Amino acid sequence: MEKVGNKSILVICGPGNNGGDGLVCARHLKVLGYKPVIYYPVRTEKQLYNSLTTQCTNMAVPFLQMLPELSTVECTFALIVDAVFGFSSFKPPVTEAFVARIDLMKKATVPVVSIDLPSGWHVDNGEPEERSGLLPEMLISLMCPKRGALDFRGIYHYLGGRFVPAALEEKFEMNLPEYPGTDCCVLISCDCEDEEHQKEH
Ligand SMILES: NC(=O)C1=CN([C@@H]2O[C@H](COP(=O)(O)OP(=O)(O)OC[C@H]3O[C@@H](n4cnc5c(N)ncnc54)[C@H](O)[C@@H]3O)[C@@H](O)[C@H]2O)[C@@H](O)CC1
Repeated sequence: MEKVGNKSILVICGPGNNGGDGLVCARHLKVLGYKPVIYYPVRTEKQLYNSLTTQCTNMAVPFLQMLPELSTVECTFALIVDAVFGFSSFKPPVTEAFVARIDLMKKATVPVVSIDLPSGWHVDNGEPEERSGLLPEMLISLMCPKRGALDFRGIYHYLGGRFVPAALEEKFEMNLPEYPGTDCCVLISCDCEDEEHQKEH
């Protein structure tokens, strides 16, 4: 995150719960002193999402009306948060209306952080068969890594969600890693030569 500097962070939100995670992520980024900017064109009328949107608006997090051009993304943003689709209600392939968002993230040289699963991937089968899927630099799995995340070829894979009851973990043989200290996330793989970063986690 130290590489973000003074640049903004583009948070691209989808229509379901993964998009809701994106709104929460934007709010936290703002609280932590970063400059998130949200693109959230397809909204639901559910109260939860209205509230999350209101919280971001009240915290002066800007909402974009249009998906920015690739050239704008390259010069304005230091990071893209992919909160378009996760798993569960999402069933690949991505429909036409969402292709531009996924393509933008695929083409951008700006690093992408995907929430729970890279958008467009299948929860069990992972990256689309033709291996033309989104390849984020970082993946933050929630609760437990999904089987499809085995296809992840980025650098950092974190697990977030120190909330799984022990009985549930045992019942489903999740074998979750230990969370260090009081941290709510844990680095579960790091394909990097940054020894300091690895030692820290
Ligand atoms: N299920 C849970 O217990 C939790 C889920 N969470 C988040 O919720 C995500 C799952 O949320 P959802 O089940 O709402 O699923 P998603 O948010 O992945 O997607 C659902 C939306 O995508 C649309 N959709 C489905 N298939 C599509 C396609 N092929 N092309 C275009 N649109 C399509 C659906 O109509 C729906 O609007 C997780 O990945 C995670 O990020 C977390 O907030 C933690 C708890």
